[in-house]
Amino acid sequence: MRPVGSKYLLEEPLGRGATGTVWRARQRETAGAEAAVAGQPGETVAIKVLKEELAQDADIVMRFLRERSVLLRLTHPNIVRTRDLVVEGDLLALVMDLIDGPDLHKYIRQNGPFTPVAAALLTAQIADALAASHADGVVHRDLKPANVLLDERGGQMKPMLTDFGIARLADSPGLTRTHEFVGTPSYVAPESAEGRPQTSAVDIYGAGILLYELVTGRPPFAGGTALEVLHRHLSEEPQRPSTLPEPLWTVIERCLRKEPNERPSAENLARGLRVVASGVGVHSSPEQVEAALGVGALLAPDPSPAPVPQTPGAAPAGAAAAGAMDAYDPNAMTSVLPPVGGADATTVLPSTGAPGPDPTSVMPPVRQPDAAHPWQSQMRAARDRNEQTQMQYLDPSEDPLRRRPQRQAPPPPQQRPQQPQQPPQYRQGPPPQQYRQQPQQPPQYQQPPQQQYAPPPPPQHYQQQQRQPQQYQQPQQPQQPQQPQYRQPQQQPPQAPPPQQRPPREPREPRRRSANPVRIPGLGCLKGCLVLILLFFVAGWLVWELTPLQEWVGTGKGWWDQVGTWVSDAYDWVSSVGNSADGPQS
Ligand SMILES: Nc1ncnc2c1ncn2[C@@H]1O[C@H](COP(=O)(O)OP(=O)(O)OP(=O)(O)O)[C@@H](O)[C@H]1O
Repeated sequence: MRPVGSKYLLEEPLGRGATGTVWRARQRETAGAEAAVAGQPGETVAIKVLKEELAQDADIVMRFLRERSVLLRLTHPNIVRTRDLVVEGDLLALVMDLIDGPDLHKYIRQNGPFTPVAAALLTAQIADALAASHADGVVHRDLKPANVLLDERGGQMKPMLTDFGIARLADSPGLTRTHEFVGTPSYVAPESAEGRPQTSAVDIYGAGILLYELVTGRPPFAGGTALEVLHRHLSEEPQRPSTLPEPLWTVIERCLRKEPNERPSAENLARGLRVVASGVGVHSSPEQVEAALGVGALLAPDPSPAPVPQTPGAAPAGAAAAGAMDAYDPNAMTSVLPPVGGADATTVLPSTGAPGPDPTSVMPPVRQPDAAHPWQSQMRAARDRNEQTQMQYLDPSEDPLRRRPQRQAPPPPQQRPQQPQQPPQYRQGPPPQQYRQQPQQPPQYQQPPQQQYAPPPPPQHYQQQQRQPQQYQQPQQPQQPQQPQYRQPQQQPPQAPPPQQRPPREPREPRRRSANPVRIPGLGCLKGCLVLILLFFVAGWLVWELTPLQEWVGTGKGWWDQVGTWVSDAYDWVSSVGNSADGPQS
């Protein structure tokens, strides 16, 4: 068991993502005042240890510290709470509440798609979480099933949104240093794919993709390559699956609008989804059915969507540090926990009111320009575990850092991936098994929600935050559906046969280095010469045996005899030349 700081002990890995490994861990002692949740000795927590390469990137470390206050104050019943941030030498770690349950990606793969009612209620809670974070000015930007954990306590499933802040770390200028496009193509909003300014509407687009995947088992835009998928996000309209109730499709279609301003706010999305869930169940009343059919009127766009801060201009490490200190919030101070075996905690940032230490003293070594970029190894790891994260080659001619080698240059306004290096690894939907809390029934969306999905108690009021550009209101819970009346056919056609599953890719063998790393100059040339001589020899033999050359030369000898004769003639000639050269001297 490995200690993390003085307060936590890693016990076993829970999973590995592109940015790090999540561990089940135990609290050794109560965390200090710098943690949002002090915790108790013996309590279990989840700790995401960011990859070492990330921890060695000065930009990312500073961003991590700056995001601290945002992450720690983000609390909502459907958001995995960040309890503490640990910065210790080359280690960056997020301490979170431990969620007992799988993530949605795994869940869909193992259990098949959800019924429309269950999917709507589940996504409504995710929309609640988004509404709360958007009201606080925080955009998730990486919404996908793998980032939704299912808390299965008490026989209910509560979706918990996680990985807030990780996408924000990815804004680091350090990540624009290589010619790579990094992202998850299946869930990326058109404006993100194009490099246009992003707002909280990107999360609504992600919620639309997620909802589509929940009910069909696969995202709406797939393709052979990441580039194809991105292109589809930009140019193709999603197609309504025949089994999808019309009101649910209305919601999905509005979320997937190419124009961000036409997508509903998270709050309206949550409300609309609850109305839909009430109106498409087998017990829905005529009024509920009517309300569900009119859901479009509820999906008003967000008049003031939360903007995603533009990626800061790539700046020298020193300038980045200075910038970080400019933005430093003394109340959001992070302490460096003592190194393993060390005695005293060292403060990274200045304590409130005290003069700050030189920021460069806390900077980890800046990555050498020719060293492997952190994302290269992360993307390799993601590919090895057959994840959806993609790496895309970016044409050097489109790399703004090449055109503007100064790191003060702003980030590229458009980073279009040019040449796909490998096909994306999309998980095809599994065979449409029934949602596991359901009895064996045909896959009809009219199942009463209480049989398929146990909605959690109404979410508590979102905690008042320090800055609240928007007011987030408590979502209304829908009335229980009572009567099955819905325009969709009662007997639905059987679901389309599941698309062929790709065989899981075997992890690649690590590249082996040559057993003899010593390079011999000229060895390649020598080999070439020997091969050439061999070729001449074989060609000569063929000509000698297969053509009348043997008779023309008149010897009648075989090839080997003739070669022996030529060699001895040559030897005699060389000897005679040598003797005549030696003669005058002797
Ligand atoms: N708070 C938590 N409690 C319990 N398990 C968790 C928690 N956070 C993550 N996990 C588990 O750890 C695994 C890895 O999580 P991680 O966030 O690194 O994966 P990911 O979302 O696939 O990666 P990434 O977003 O970096 O591409 C997940 O599959 C999830 O099941």
